[in-house]
Amino acid sequence: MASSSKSEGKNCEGNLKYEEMTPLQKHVAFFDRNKDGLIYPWETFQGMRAIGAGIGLSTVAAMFINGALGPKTRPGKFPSLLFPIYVENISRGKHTSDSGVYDSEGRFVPEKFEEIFKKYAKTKAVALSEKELDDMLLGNKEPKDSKGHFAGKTEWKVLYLLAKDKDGFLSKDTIKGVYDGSLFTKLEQERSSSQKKI
Ligand code: HEM
Ligand SMILES: [Ca+2]
Repeated sequence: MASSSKSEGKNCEGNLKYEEMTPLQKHVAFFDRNKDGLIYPWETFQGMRAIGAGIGLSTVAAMFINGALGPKTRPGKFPSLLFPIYVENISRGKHTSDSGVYDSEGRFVPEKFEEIFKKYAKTKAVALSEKELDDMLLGNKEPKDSKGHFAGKTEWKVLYLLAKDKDGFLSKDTIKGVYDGSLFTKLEQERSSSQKKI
């Protein structure tokens, strides 16, 4: 049935309902600390701190992520000096040389997710070593695309830093949690019980 109103799927404040978000919207919703549909740089910072990143990394991440994705996701013609990221439009923030696990609308593509492990998980079937991660990043690199490659590399390297296991592997479950958005909440809960910061 066709959607009857523009506000359908949104809560009373005009934001998306969590259950109706795409997986990519869920990936970023964690950083929308006050759940108003916008991620301001200080929320990116707070979200990064909450999952164990230090002050330096969290500051740089907030500057780069909001600097890049704020303007791309903002509706209308006028820029905002506060660089909010619009959760609703986050699929506009997709870059090149990615894994393709999120499609152009931010939906999860299971075949692409499985392909990562079929192609690159050589030591263990359900996890990636740092070397295997590097092989994947090179494999995803499109010709003459250092910008997209850099963006992808940063995402995966930060993920590795924050979420590798004690043997230096990124498990399939951890990576699944990146795509469905559950990993960040899990890391926050683990951190709040141990209070360890990198
Ligand atoms: C520690 C925090 C974060 C980590 C470790 C992380 C990691 C990742 C990873 C591994 C991917 C998958 C890339 C691929 O499929 O090749 C991804 C995708 C993405 N992330 Fe994050 N992310 C983080 C925070 C954020 C934040 C704060 C935003 C924006 C508010 C964001 C926006 C995106 C977008 C737009 C994509 C899709 C990229 C694409 O498929 O082209 N991420 N992220
Ligand atoms: Ca917010």
